[in-house]
Amino acid sequence: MDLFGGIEAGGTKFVCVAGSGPDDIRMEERFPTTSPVETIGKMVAFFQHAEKKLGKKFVSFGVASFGPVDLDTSSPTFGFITSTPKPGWKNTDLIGPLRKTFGVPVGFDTDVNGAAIGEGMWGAGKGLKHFIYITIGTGIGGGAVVDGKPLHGLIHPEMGHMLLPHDWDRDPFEGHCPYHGDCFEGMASGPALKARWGVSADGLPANHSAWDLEADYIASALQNLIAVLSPQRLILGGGVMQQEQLFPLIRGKLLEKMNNYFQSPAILNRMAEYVVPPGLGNQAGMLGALAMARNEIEK
Ligand SMILES: Nc1ncnc2c1ncn2[C@@H]1O[C@H](COP(=O)(O)OP(=O)(O)OP(=O)(O)O)[C@@H](O)[C@H]1O
Ligand SMILES: [Zn+2]
Repeated sequence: MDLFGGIEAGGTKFVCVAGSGPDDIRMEERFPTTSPVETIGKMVAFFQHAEKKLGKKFVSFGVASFGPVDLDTSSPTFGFITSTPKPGWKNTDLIGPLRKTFGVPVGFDTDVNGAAIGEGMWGAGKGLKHFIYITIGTGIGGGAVVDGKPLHGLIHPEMGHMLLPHDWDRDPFEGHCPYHGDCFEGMASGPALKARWGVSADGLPANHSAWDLEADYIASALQNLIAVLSPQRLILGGGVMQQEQLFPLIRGKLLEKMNNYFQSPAILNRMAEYVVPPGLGNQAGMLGALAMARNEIEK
């Protein structure tokens, strides 16, 4: 089997993996995201070491990155992280060093599009042409696969920044997004939960009223996504979604909000298969990068 390289480039950590799929991970390394020079240096060094150790050349790479990123293949800054507030990372070329060192194709996309591509190849999106992957963690992001391809649009979707109804009587929290206050991410990300309740999201008990409110915001966001993109499935991952009690709460609220408007058996009769956790669990990100690498040579 050919050797592929995948990079899940996160704002907190980078995960580098060499292999060809979920059943063939030959080497893996993770390190914290520090300065671009140090972090990209470690990434390149890992893959050089992997080629020596495995005695094989990489045929392609896939980079699934935190953003905002430039996905326009005709742009001189394709493959760059662009306007991030993360210190030192503005206008950073992530794919140039891999191209120069290894001389093979390098696929590039957002972290969430990457995870969606991986879920489509091996996980909960397998066999579907239209689906959405959403991560609810430190931030909230979503990747949409439409007609079998990740949706890019003008820049790329930023589903975490959609605006949702805010019942101020029930929830006086003003929101945590520095740009919009009470957008989806501002209300429902891990840091938003911590700011609202004064307790880290992973420390909130399963029966806390926080989760009912959380499910309400997520269900509103999902109804919006269904109304706009008509996905065949919604896959919800990320740290906050480790709270498994959220799934039935979200499904119930979503049905209530939709009020029988969207007439499909997939929604009306099979909700448990419509809103689901990732099939690849917490490996969706790194396997997604590997799936992107495979797509590069299968194009
Ligand atoms: N079991 C849990 N229950 C609830 N919240 C959790 C749980 N585990 C992690 N979190 C919350 O999820 C957030 C971290 O998200 P995640 O684990 O997806 O990492 P991340 O990669 O930093 O996030 P992002 O996907 O935004 O880059 C933190 O705010 C944390 O409090
Ligand atoms: Zn926002």
